[in-house]
Amino acid sequence: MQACGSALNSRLENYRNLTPAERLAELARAAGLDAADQALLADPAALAVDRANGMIENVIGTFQLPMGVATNFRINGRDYLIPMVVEEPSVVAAASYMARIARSNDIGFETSSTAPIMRAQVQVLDVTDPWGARLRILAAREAIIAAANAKDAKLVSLGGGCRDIEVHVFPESRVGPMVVMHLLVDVRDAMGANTVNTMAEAVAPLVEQAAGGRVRLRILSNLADLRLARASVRVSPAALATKTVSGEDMVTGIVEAAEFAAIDPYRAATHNKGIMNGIDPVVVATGNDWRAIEAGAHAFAVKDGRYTSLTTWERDRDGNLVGTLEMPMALGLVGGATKTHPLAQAALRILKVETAQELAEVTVAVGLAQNMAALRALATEGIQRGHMALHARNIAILAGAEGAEIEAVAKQLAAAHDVRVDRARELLDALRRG
Ligand SMILES: CC(C)(COP(=O)([O-])OP(=O)([O-])OC[C@H]1O[C@@H](n2cnc3c(N)ncnc32)[C@H](O)[C@@H]1OP(=O)([O-])[O-])[C@@H](O)C(=O)NCCC(=O)NCCSC(=O)C[C@@](C)(O)CC(=O)[O-]
Ligand SMILES: NC(=O)C1=CN([C@@H]2O[C@H](COP(=O)(O)OP(=O)(O)OC[C@H]3O[C@@H](n4cnc5c(N)ncnc54)[C@H](OP(=O)(O)O)[C@@H]3O)[C@@H](O)[C@H]2O)C=CC1
Repeated sequence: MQACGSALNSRLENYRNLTPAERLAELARAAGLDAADQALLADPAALAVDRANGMIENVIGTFQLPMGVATNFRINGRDYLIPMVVEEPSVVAAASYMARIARSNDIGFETSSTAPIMRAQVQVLDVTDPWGARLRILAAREAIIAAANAKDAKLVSLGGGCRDIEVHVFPESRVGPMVVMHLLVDVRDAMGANTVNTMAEAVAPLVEQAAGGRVRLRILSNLADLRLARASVRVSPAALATKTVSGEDMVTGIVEAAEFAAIDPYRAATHNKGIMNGIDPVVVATGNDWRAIEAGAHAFAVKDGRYTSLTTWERDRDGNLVGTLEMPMALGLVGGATKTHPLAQAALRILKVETAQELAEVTVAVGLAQNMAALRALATEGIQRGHMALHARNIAILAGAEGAEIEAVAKQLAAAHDVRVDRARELLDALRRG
């Protein structure tokens, strides 16, 4: 991804202390949003029931989630403001904090990606000579590619389309030998599921004929291992130091914490959940399919048959902390709900990404930032101080606090490191008694 000389400055100081309306005005100023977008983002019924009724089945209404903006992000030298839709406290704060640290190296996060190649699978059964079938399917490669591309002239005109095929052989299974043909399709700016499913269904008769078998399934694979996005970050110990922990100790702590996830699947699951804390909110905000992203991420996290960490954290020769994340990222700018949900469109206007690949790269950078935040906290003071201080507002709401009471009760809960509903009730009673 090329850095471009955008004037946007994502370092919005004091942003957290504003009201939601003030934050929206500041966002609009920083991102150059027009009045219509501001009105849309402020509208509690931005997704009208009529529109929702066209999106899924048996609609009875809409369900809202908080939308926040992560500040401070600099990726490949360009600033981004990141819309995040998530129910969990401390996620947006943590991403913003690590982005603040990462930008200290001027370039921020560095990203790259492969072409947006999706796989679709065609399952062939009743094949007596699976290895022979493989070669017969490969011999029909050109005809299969042409038949796939005939299904999406628009995609081909945009520079995408079916590029190649692969044939995987399973000589034994409980239903006999199985041959699976993969279509490898460049889906450009689409997530691509519908696109490649249409192609897979169209080429099935050709595959059946070539293989001399019977086709059963024709569906994409969510293990999008040819559609990878990558992010890395390099930060100095000085940028990581706090009042109580030296930068060197912080680097050691993060590297040791990461190694735990690299070798132990029980830890890797939680570690990767922390990465998805950053990724899913961007996927949801842009109207993309978060189940597809989750499925791809966790399948890709299995290496040599063992579930492991998606990130690496190391110390370079100069003592800097170096983090990397590489994972499938099948995101679209067209298709699915990205075009039908008005807030997904507004989110894309905030992000100012021009291609699905750019969106994928930004999203993995947020995942890497989120993982860094969790490891930084876990390796030092523990997760509870920062997380529970922000969760305290939820607890105050559960205890019945309203309006300004929420912040007042939450502050007292966090200051006492005692974030419980019964304590919140006591504090609320005391507050109301004056
Ligand atoms: C929560 C913090 C950031 C506090 O950290 P802190 O040291 O109290 O923060 P601070 O007050 O010094 O502020 C530093 C920066 O953080 C941001 N920030 C700070 N507070 C806010 C706020 N209220 N609203 C918005 N932004 C906030 C903000 O960018 C601010 O800089 P500024 O821009 O203001 O100059 C830190 O403790 C942290 O990063 N903790 C990790 C939190 C986390 O990972 N949460 C995810 C949920 S836990 C989980 O589900 C995953 C896990 C942990 O299990 C994964 C795993 O095990 O690997
Ligand atoms: N396992 C899974 O993950 C599955 C997911 N899904 C769902 O599929 C949806 C995503 O499918 P997707 O194929 O992206 O959606 P769409 O079919 O809605 O959009 C893709 C189509 O958009 C058109 N298009 C216009 N501009 C572009 C461009 N710049 N780049 C690429 N295509 C362009 C193309 O052709 P044209 O204009 O000719 O249509 C293309 O075929 C999501 O809702 C997902 O939830 C569905 C099944 C399974």
